[in-house]
Amino acid sequence: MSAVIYLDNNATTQVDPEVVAAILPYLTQYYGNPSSMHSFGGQVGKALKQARNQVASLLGAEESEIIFTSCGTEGNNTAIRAAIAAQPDRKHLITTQVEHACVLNLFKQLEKQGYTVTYLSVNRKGQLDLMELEAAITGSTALVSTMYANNETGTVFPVEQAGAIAKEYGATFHVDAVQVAGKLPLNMKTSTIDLMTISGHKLHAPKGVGALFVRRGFRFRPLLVGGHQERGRRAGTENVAGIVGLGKAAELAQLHLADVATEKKLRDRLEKGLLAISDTELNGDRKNRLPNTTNIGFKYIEGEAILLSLDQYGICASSGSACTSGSLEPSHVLRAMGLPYTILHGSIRFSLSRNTTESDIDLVLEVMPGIVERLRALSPFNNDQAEWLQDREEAVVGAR
Ligand SMILES: Cc1ncc(COP(=O)(O)O)c(C=O)c1O
Ligand code: FES
Repeated sequence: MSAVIYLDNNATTQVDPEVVAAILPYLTQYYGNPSSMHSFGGQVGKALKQARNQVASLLGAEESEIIFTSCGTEGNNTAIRAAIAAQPDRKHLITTQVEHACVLNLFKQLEKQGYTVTYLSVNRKGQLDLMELEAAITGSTALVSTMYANNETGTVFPVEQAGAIAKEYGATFHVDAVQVAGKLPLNMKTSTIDLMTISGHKLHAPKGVGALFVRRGFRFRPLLVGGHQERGRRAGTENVAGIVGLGKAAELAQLHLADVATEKKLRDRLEKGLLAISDTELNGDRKNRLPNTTNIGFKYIEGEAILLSLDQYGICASSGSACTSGSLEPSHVLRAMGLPYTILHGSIRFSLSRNTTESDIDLVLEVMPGIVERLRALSPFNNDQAEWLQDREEAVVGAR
């Protein structure tokens, strides 16, 4: 396949060549089991220890507070279930409407099992209202679980303030930081977070490995029971190569945190150029946002059509809407933000990484105006209908 312009890094990232180099020996010569008594396995155990140290350092945590998992989904499932088990008498849980499916679907399941769940809303910019959290939380709340930053819009939530509120009521505070690790500095030493999830493939490590931060002293109950791996907190022979890769990726991410500003400059240039196209809008909170993400609504076109056109130039982006997920519903995140129909269906996320170059951005800016013009000319929402839709939206908003 010819070279791609990869602007879908919130979906997954390219494994860093240094990470690949670190992994390889653990797929070839060092194949021992880290739990074995012999020194052949023991040297593999040392590699796990080093990786734990590297991850702990990225999170500003202690080595003993890191549990390796198989992915972000496992980390979130483990954390939420552990929080419930820690306070079995409390039957109320709080999360937000814009979480990843692996959190939302678990909460839906828990509702069926008798828990009451509050799903906090977001405003038009995708921001949380902490007053809503204050109003919902009670002495029966076992857990407040929120993402650190949204995968679709990049909007960053005020997690430390949310954590302080959770603490006041004795609730556990879990944070899904899958989109944040490697993009913003983290320091668990001074944080209100009890449990925090990260996933390797979002920070240039392979897919299928992640980590869960568990604050020291937290009464943790494992999700996977079996052997004594991860000090009894996550049974199953470790994905040694993946874990070594995550460790190396964490070390590199820490080094690269210093040049996130360069990535942000590229993102801002892309965003400014795209917003210069008529009838476009930024989705999300311009100020409190990940440095690598921009989500733009192109009114009156289907996101799916934009993605297919971009694909012809080898440009990878994504739409949080029906087109990519295979369902017929538009993005639950953009819907929760109350975006109008005309934007909901034509929104595209571009997510950059440290590998993104000026010429990647140049190409997108070169081809996008033509794509939009062509699709708008073909659009079922021709101009009359566009005006009609606009009027209808204004009437609906006015009626709210
Ligand atoms: C915010 C968020 N949470 C959780 C996940 C799930 O992570 P994984 O793919 O490692 O299971 C993702 C990945 O798409 C994500 O963006
Ligand atoms: S953008 Fe494809 S269905 Fe709405």
